[in-house]
Amino acid sequence: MKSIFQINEAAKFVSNRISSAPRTGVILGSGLGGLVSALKESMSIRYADIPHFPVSTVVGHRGELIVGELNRVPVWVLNGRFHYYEGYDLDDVVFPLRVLRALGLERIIITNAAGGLNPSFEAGDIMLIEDIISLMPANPLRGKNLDEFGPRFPDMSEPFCSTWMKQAIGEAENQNINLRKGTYVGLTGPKLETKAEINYCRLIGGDAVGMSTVSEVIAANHMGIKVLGFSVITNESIPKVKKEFTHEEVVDVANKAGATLAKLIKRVL
Ligand SMILES: O=P(O)(O)O[C@@H]1C[C@H](O)[C@@H](CO)O1
Ligand SMILES: Nc1nc2[nH]cnc2c(=O)[nH]1
Repeated sequence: MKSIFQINEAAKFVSNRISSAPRTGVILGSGLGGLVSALKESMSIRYADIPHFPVSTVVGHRGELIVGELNRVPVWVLNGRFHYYEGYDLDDVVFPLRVLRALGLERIIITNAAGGLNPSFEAGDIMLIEDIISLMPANPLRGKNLDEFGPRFPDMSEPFCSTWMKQAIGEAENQNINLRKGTYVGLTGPKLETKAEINYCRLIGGDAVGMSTVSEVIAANHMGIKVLGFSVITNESIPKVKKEFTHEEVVDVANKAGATLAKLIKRVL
């Protein structure tokens, strides 16, 4: 379990290298690193150099913290995230977010690549995440509560900021983006879902399914950080034409759709 001491040590290392303290953050999902090219005046620190930071092991996750400006708004970008299936504990998964909070983070945009459960979704669609269902075996708040960050029993009745969501919907309309909306189901991975599991996820109210995000949303809510979330639908969970899932395709589709998502993110900032 990561301690408050380790969080503060990592935060101190970062603040010694980066003078500004942006209020806004973005977590980039698989293949969504394209947003980085839109950043101005950026500087980066490799995760591997930050004390106690985990290391990204997944293709499409670079493993660097970038500070720059998007649309003249200073932002922290976590270019690469950690997943439970990589072998990390859930408090490792949310460690970067806690470090950013210790540095003053107030709001976060969380993105991911996900499979579409909703039959009306197509590969390349972008979904505004309205709610989550965590099917992870635990959650990042398990263990001694970090009282410095938030309460023992955080409210999760509105995990995403309704004002920010309305703004995203309006911006998508202005940009003629067919923004889908729905619930993201988070599973451990790394295996993909069986047909029965897909039917189950749909039955319990899921529109998209993936292997990340839910623990970050929980930790952000615990810390009182405002959250906005987007999934890039990289594949249909039950493809209309039979084909095998590949992570390369996920990264490829996310890269392409990521350009549209980057435009939307720039506007909602
Ligand atoms: O980090 P995200 O949720 O975008 O990554 C998704 C889920 C798996 O890590 C991977 C499967 O291709 O992409
Ligand atoms: N669990 C899961 N994760 C994904 N990430 C991208 N596509 C998928 C999917 O179909 N299922």
